[in-house]
Amino acid sequence: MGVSRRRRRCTILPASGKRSPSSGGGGLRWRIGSDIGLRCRRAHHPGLRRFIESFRNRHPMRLRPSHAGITLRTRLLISLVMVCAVVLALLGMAGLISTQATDRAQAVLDAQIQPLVLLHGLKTRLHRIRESEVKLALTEDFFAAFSRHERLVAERKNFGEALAVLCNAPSATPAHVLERVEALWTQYDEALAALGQPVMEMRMEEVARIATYETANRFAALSSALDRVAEETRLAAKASFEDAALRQHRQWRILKLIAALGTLAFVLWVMWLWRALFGRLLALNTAATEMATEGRAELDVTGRDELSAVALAFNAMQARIQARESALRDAQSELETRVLLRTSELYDVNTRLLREADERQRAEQQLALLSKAVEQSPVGIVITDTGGVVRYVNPAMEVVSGGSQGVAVGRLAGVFDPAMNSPVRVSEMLRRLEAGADWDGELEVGRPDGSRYWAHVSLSPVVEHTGDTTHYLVLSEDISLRKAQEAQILHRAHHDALTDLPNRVLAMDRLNQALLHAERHAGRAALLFIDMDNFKVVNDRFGHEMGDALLVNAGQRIRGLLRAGDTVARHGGDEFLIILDDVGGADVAASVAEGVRQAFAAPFDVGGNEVFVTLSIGAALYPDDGVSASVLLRNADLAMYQAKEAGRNSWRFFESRLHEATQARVEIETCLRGALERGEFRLVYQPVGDTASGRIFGAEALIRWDSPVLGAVAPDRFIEIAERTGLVVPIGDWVLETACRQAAQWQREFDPGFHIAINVSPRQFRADDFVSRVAQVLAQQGVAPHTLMIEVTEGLLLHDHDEVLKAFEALIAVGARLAMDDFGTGYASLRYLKHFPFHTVKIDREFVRDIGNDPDDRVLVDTAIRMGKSLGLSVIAEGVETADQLAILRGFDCDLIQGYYFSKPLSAEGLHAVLAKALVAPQHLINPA
Ligand SMILES: Nc1nc2c(ncn2[C@@H]2O[C@H](COP(=O)(O)OP(=O)(O)OP(=O)(O)O)[C@@H](O)[C@H]2O)c(=O)[nH]1
Repeated sequence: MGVSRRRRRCTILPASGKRSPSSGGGGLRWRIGSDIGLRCRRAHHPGLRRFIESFRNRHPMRLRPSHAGITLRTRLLISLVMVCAVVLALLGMAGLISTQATDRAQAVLDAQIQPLVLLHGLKTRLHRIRESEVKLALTEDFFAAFSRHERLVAERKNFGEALAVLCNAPSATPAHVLERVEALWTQYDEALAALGQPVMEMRMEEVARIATYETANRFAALSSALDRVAEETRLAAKASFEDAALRQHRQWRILKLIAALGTLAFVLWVMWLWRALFGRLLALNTAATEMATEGRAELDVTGRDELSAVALAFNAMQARIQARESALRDAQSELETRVLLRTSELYDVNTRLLREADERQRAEQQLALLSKAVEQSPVGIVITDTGGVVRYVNPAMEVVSGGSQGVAVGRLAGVFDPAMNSPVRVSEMLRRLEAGADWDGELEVGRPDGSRYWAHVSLSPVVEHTGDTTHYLVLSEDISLRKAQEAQILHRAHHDALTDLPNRVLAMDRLNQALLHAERHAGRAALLFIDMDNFKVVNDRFGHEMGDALLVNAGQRIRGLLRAGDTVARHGGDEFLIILDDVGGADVAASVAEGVRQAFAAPFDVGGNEVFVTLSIGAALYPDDGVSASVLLRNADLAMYQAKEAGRNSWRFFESRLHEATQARVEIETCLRGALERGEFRLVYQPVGDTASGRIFGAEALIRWDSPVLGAVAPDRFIEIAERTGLVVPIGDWVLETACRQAAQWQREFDPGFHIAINVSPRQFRADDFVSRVAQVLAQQGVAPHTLMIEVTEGLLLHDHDEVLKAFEALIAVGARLAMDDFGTGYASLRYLKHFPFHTVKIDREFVRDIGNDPDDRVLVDTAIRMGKSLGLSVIAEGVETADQLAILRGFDCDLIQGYYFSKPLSAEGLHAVLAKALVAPQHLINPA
């Protein structure tokens, strides 16, 4: 039911929603279906219906007493008569005003214009009299004079009559003015009358005299008076006319006002007519239309005329219709209520049905989804009966279990098959499931073809609402890959990537197990620490890859020598460990060590090269040499050092008496690591002097180590360790740079030819970038290359002649000089001097020391100096401590000397001071020869 229908059931409301003040005594006017007033929303609504009834009771429809009994026709006639009367009254007033205006104009004409006309006539006559008088005076003929005189008399008479008319006529001219005109005329007329006698007597001279002296003045005065009268009359006429015009204007305004009032009255009448007739007709029409279309309840009834009768008829009709409508509405309302009730019931039923259908559909979808998920699940799913016979198997499970030959409907599931799985486990699983519990675990399950795979299996009983177990659900995930990866990761964590041997971690674990076993059985275990001798040489000569291959081969060779229960591990670098479990005594360990050593007598084939490698082996026994894995390892390591010390290619048992010495070496090695970074090294400079002049030629840079732990450590204690560990390379680099920087300063300040000598170890020399590093430092520090002397020992020259020669030549190309240090201590020194391009040779202090006492040494030094000189080398004698030694060396023509007699090694500041002093006051450290 729409809004419009509801609106149709409207009530009757006051036009403004309340009683109009103007209608207090004249009755009430009602509007029906007003937009402003109260509206009916639901006429069948009981509350609203009650309101309408009470409203009707309070405001009953009634007739307006003001127009009671007067018909519409009568009212029209009365109003028409009234309008006509008003129009006629207006026309009468206009006519009256017009007549008054005409009369006033006539009066003005009479009072003003007529005297002016008369005056004009008088003036004309006066002039004719004067003209006649003058002509008369000029006439000489009697008859003519007589005639003219007669005419003059007649004109005087006419003038007098005209003047009388003027004076008697109503005029605005003041009376005293007219009297004066009459007096002047009388005087002029008397003078003219005096002409009669002389004319009769024809005394024309008299006539001329009178006309000239008596009448002329009187004529002029009269004429002037007439002009004044005319002027005043004209002014008075003008004033009267203006007054009349003003009055007429006022009357016209009044007329216009009356006309406007008349028009207004007409308009009001028309409005009244519109309202009383057409307005009501229209309202009646609108109300009737609303009644027909929108269900308006009643029409507005005003007055008691024909229209009111029509409205009342409509209202009666509407009342009947409304009564019927109301009955219909009640019936409809009841019907609607019943329909609503029924609809609501149907809706509830429908909703329930829909919900059920929805739930069913969702359940079906879920079932389909579940079934699809189970079908497509990467996890193997099997449903068995309680006997373990497969009732459902998903594709993933089929694949994992070995296709149709594996898990198949009707067969016993693999997990429950004691033939494919451990019988103990199968019974344990079944026991748990029967007890209604889940089972979860990792199984290595067999396939029909005999292969096995790892699976993570979850077993759950499928329990009915009755509590009975009907099936078992088996979820099986193939974790073979993960297992394999885990095993791989575990293997990597415990094995050396290169050799695939157990690494240090696993080795320590195995050693601990061996120790435990030995402890439990009161037995012995042995640990062998193996280090390959000079392995670096292999790397340097054949390359790192070949070194790797050799390590792998060496590992395999050692592994091949041992029992399966023994462990061979790579400890790191070129070091291997052998763990011998349950050895009877030291002899077993010794025979294994010897066996391994001998096994390495055979060469290795590395990339087609035959490589011989020897081993240094240290052995430690449990419990004799230590009861913990770490102590055994340390002691086996120390024993290995002993084997190295003993010349390599050998094995040693740990001996506690050797422990301390080795311990000291280990301590030095430990402290040496990082000493450079901690700034524990310094350089001292031992001057080299010119033998002949005693002047400073240069200095040798010597390294000193002040360890905060060990105190001052002599170079011969740590250089060898630094050489072995490779630490000598960065330390030597630091020496090179520091010495060159210092030399550059002294060359700048004191002597451009100042020489600086540094010692280079074989390992340092063999570094690939050594020569380029020397060139770089020289350039960086600004040191003239020929002032740098690089001292090497014979040890460098023992191996790799060609390589060393190449490096020497490269250094010479850079401009550096080369010195052979400790000349005479080796056996092949002389050959080396010939073979390598040295610039200088340094005779070892061992020969110089006894030069004064031992004739052999004297001969040896003399020969060495001669030989050096014959090869074009300069010669430096080291360790010169006495004047005798100096004298002898001078005698041998030795070029340069170095030793305490000349100067002890000095700090940089010390030598700086000496050099500064020598610059200011040249002096020599020793007396020149
Ligand atoms: N190719 C190769 N070389 C390695 C590996 N690990 C360490 N090395 C090298 O093995 C050498 C071990 O040197 P050391 O044992 O200190 O010295 P050495 O040359 O064997 O001399 P000694 O032990 O004193 O006889 C070093 O040069 C390392 O660079 C590796 O995995 N592969």
